[in-house]
Parts: sequence; structure tokens; C-alpha cells
Amino acid sequence: MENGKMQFSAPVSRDRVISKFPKWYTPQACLQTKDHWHVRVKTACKDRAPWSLGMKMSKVVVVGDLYVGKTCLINRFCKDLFDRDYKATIGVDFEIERFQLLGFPYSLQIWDTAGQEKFKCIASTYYRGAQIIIIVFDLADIRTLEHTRQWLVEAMKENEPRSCSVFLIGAKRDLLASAECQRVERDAIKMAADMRAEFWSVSSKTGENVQECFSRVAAVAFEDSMLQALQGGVPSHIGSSDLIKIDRGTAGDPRAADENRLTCC
Ligand SMILES: Nc1nc2c(ncn2[C@@H]2O[C@H](COP(=O)(O)OP(=O)(O)OP(=O)(O)O)[C@@H](O)[C@H]2O)c(=O)[nH]1
Repeated sequence: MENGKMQFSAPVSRDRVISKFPKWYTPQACLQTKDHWHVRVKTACKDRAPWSLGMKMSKVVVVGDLYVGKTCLINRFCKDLFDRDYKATIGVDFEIERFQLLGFPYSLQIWDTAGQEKFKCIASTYYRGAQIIIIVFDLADIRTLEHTRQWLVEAMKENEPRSCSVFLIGAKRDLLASAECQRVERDAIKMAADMRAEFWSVSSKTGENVQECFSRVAAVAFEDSMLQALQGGVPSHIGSSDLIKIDRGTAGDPRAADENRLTCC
């Protein structure tokens, strides 16, 4: 309900309807081990509070070294596609993915950023206002795991630690034999625990764990936004409608992104 009017949205696909709190990948590195929604969130949803709190959307920023598989991960989740050919991301790009959580429409605005050093200064201007930071590394290239700590530092320069949740995602799981995968995952779990991040191991090629991981991202973002809003904080939605507010010169300006695509550091 908004301004006394009930809002209706187009239905979302069945795999975007989340009623049960999605499960973690491993309890050794997860943001929360509970398997149910926070009681305040459940009660508020029964009272239809998301409408009055203006809950709409969360910003998700995906960072990590070049070639680790950020774009493929987003494309697998949003379009169910996988492209074997590498096309470097230039600056940033974004997708909006709609969900239905506990009966309410909620969207993730997912920002894909360039891993190449020369585009970092453009990409970093889009980190601000992230509610979820996803740091991707390549399970088949251990150096990219070592660099994740620096990616977290960069992303947190633009964000308040209290207002962000961090996911560490190992991509290209299909490239590793099971024993090797387990060994790398052990290192990654340690890294994730140090960062207070939630760890996932996925393959965009086969689709393994991709849907599960993003369902968890959506649920964590929704629950955090709701709890923040119920405590009187600013809800972590973007804009007051389903459209992204265009505000030239700010970090969330997609047109500025187009302009910036023409230049680099
Ligand atoms: N086998 C396999 N290859 C993958 C997977 N994910 C990505 N790749 C390949 O890895 C290469 C890089 O993937 P991208 O998604 O473009 O990498 P990126 O991190 O977005 O790279 P930048 O845009 O430069 O930052 C591409 O050739 C992909 O096909 C995966 O899950 N399995």
C-alpha cells in the first residue's frame, strides 16, 4: 500500500518467489545460520509493512579481479546464459532482477564492475550505497583469492561497514577436480570468515549453486532492509518507485556510466 493505493506488479518467475529463508552454502562461513526469517520481519510482512516502509530495492555491487567470471555469474543468474568468449567489462553495467519475498515485490539492482586496473577509477564511483558487496574470485587461480581482501578494502571506502553484507564467491567450480576444489574452498572459507563474509562456490558454466546463492543474497538484503527500516533507519531502497532515480553527477547515474565508458584512468 502506498499513498492509500495498493500497488500491483507483474508476476515474477517461480524461482524468484522466496517464502522460506534460503540456506547457506557452508555454516563455517555464513552471515547467519538460522533457517527462518527474523520474527520482526515475518510479523511486519503479515501487517503489510513493506508497503508503508517503502521497501523496493537493494543495490548489489560485484567486484573482483579481471577474468574471474563476474559478468558470467550475473548473466547466468539474470539471463540463464553462459558465454565462453571473454569480453572485458568496460567501466560498469547493471541488471535489475525482480523477486517476491514473503509475498512482497523486491528487486536487486546488480552492478557488474570492471576488474581491469585501468577501469577501476570509473567502477569505484559506483560502489557507494551498496547493501550487498559480492567479491568474486576464480577457484582455479589462487592469486585471485589473495586479492579479495584488497577488493573489500576498496569497496568499503565508499560504504559504511554496518550497512553492508559481504559475499565471497568462488567461480568456475567446474574447472576443478573434487579434491582440488575442496582444498581451495578450505582456504576461501578461512578468508571469508576473516572478512565476516558468506562463502559460496559456484559455476556459471553449469549453473551449479548460482540460483541458490542469489536467493540468499536477495533474502539477506530484504531482511536487513526491513530490520533497518523498522528500527527507524533509512530503508535501503533506491528511489521511491520501481524506476531508478536519475540524478546526474551522483554515483547511481547510469547515463554518467555511458559517458564514463568513453574515458578511463
Ligand atoms: N569454465 C568456466 N569458465 C568461466 C566461468 N565463468 C566465467 N568463465 C570464463 O571466464 C572468462 C572471464 O569471464 P567474465 O565473466 O567475462 O569475467 P569478468 O570477471 O567479468 O572480467 P572483467 O569484465 O574483465 O572484470 C570468460 O571466458 C568466461 O567464459 C565458469 O563458471 N566456468
